[in-house]
Amino acid sequence: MRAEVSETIAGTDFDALLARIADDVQPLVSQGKVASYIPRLAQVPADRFGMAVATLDGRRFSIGDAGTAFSIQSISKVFSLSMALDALGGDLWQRVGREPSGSPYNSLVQLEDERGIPRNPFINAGALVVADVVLSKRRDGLDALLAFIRERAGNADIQVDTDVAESEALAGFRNAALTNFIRSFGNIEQPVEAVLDFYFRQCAIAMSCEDLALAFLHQADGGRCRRTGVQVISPVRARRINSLMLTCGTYDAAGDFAFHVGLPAKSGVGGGIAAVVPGALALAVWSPGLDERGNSLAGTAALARFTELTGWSIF
Ligand SMILES: NC(=O)CC[C@H](N)C(=O)O
Repeated sequence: MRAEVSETIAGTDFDALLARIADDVQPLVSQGKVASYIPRLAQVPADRFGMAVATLDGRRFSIGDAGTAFSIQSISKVFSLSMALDALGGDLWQRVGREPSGSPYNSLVQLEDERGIPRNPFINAGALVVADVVLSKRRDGLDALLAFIRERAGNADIQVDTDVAESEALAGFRNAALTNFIRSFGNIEQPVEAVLDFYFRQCAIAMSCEDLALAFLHQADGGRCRRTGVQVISPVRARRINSLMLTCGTYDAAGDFAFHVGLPAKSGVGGGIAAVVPGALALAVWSPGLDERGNSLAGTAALARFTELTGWSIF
């Protein structure tokens, strides 16, 4: 981060900034569509909005429903990717690509031509391969993932919402199809049921914006967690994960998101988005109403407003 930006961050009135953003996007809250293909998610009230910021110099700010836990869904794919890279290192890239797909997150079409190698780790197909890698390395994969997340967020109470996991399992025909299809190419090693169970549970982890901002803070600081003093992942790996978030983190809207927001970010169909201003801070926003590509409508607008008002996009 450039020196003048660090100075501006030190002098920013974040409470006023968040209040202004919340005010500006209020007309959009409730306008999106809450995800209903996972029936349990459809019960979440559409009128929620929360946003939280955690700065590298140890300050925290939040507004609205920032303390309410919600289903992180695809945001979990960043955490599982960190674990899979730990397990396999660069060999992971033999099994999953690094290109944006330009297709919806749950699409099957590219997999046939591309011989079961998903385009990137953040579409469902890629996250299912990542889940397989984690499970191949450790039987207690889900406990290890939860421990990783709890440690990063400094919150031992973070749990899987089992109602959401079961609801997705009952309706998870597409993910089951994806896993079977990839397995037919030999790119899934574990039993399909075990991979799906891991994947549905990781997506059903419940966290608040405040938890997520803290859990992403090492991504803003070259892989180092200032709160605990731990080097969570190497600086190179943190940079590469940020690059994947930028190019693939918001599904087939990643180009548009880079255009309007300009930050590495990962969204989920629970309506959350976690984002990183490298060298400065991490932030998270939640509003359950989604746009047609599955990103939070008010959440995306809030992040766009954030970079517009502060100038802290990476571009
Ligand atoms: N984009 C998402 O957040 C999708 C995650 C969801 N669990 C699914 O597999 O469909």
